[in-house]
Amino acid sequence: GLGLSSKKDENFGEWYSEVVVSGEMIEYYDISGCYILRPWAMSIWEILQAFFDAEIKKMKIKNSYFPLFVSPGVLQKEKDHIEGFAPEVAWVTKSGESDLEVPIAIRPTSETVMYPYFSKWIRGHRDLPLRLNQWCNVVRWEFSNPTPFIRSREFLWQEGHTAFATKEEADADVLEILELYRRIYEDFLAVPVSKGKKSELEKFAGGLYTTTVEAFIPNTGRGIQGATSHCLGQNFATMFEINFENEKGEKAMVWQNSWGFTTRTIGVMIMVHGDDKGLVLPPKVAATQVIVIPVLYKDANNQGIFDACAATVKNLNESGIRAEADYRDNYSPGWKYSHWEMKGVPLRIEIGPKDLANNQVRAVRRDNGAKTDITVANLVEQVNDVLASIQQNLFDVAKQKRDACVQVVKTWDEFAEAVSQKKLILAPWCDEEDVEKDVKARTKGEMGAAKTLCSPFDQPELPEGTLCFASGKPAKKWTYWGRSY
Ligand SMILES: O=C1CCCN[C@@H]1CCCn1cnc2cc(F)c(Cl)cc2c1=O
Ligand SMILES: [Mg+2]
Repeated sequence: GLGLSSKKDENFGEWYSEVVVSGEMIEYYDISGCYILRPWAMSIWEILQAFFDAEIKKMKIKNSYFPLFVSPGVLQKEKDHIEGFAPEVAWVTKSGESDLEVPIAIRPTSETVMYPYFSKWIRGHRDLPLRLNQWCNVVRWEFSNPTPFIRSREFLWQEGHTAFATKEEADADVLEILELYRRIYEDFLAVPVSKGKKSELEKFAGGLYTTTVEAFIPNTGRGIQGATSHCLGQNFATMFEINFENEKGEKAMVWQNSWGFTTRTIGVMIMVHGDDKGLVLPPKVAATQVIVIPVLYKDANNQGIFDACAATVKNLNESGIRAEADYRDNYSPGWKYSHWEMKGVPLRIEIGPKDLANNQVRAVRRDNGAKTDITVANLVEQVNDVLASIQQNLFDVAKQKRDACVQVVKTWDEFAEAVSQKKLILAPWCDEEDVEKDVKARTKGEMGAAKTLCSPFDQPELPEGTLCFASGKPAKKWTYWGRSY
């Protein structure tokens, strides 16, 4: 098909909506905020799922499946848990022609679904730790602008729910999972993220503290929450009476965590790496890492070229590289080049008469367009090297772009200037909630309210006497601020 009609740096929103469809990841659906995930997207989810599932199995976390439906009683168990969320709960009110006696909610998250049973299953300390995960969909009937992968009314995720005898175990579990989320973004999706803690205002209100991996979209100058790992403390244990008899025979409440990542990961990857020719997929998450294109000539040895293509695909697949050939005879090589560039396949291999004669193939990188001739004898080794180089290069370029957006500020004026320039702002803050609310209020306006994104675990040095950029009070920590999704 034809190329994209919008340019990423000129009209990002249009570019994104177009590239997810032209790259055959998304099909728009007739219900607003809902999208069809086509195989080209689903294959990425499956790769991330396989990695994460294997890792949590190493941690002895077990998969389970809880019902989609939530009875109103448990969902509304505790007001401040669902405070503010109520408008986005979807309800089933009918079956067939008849109204349900009592409307049933569709899970927006499963704490209230699971925890009555945690209470039933956890009796003594030998029942701990209890660590369950589920891979499922959730529904949140949000009204802010729906965006494929980034904000949809239904999305796929995993949600982990763990219970421990001590806070120390819960604290460790929170960070162990957060590290897996960092690996998903940095090692698989080649997207740099900042690990940190959410502020009291931005955290999950039902929990004790929230840790997060924060990404940043340079084109829009907006931060985005990549995944979250919450320590729930004993809040839900209190609500749902989840207690156990400890080793001293005393009744004690469990310490809990809940953590999740979603199909939003795919949207972040697209936004960070995509370009005006289409998607750019990091090899680690590409269902097809190498596409082999036969370049035929009217009077050439075309059978020889087809055989070379087949041998190349076979050779690569046998060494664990995901390779396909595009033999369609109703499309020209040029059309195929554009098509597979649009789909973001990391490496293209062209085989024409000259390549055949020289017993080599022509490799073309999707990330930087570099072309290299590879001798057939070194094919597997060199393709592996190029794929690794593409993976690393995508991360390095994304990190350099993200770091270029970071602006360290010390005063309100510097902060306001940085917000208007859509920067990722690192500022010393007194960590007071009223000040955070005040900053949000003062920055409301055409440039979009700035909020805290996270306080990075990796804190720069905070010299004695440094003052908060907003309140002038003694600063307690460096915090990332910015506009966000
Ligand atoms: O973020 C995660 C990771 C995976 C498990 N859950 C937690 C907390 C989810 C917060 N949250 C987020 N959104 C919600 C929307 C709702 F409609 C209701 Cl009723 C509740 C919530 C809500 O509790
Ligand atoms: Mg929400």
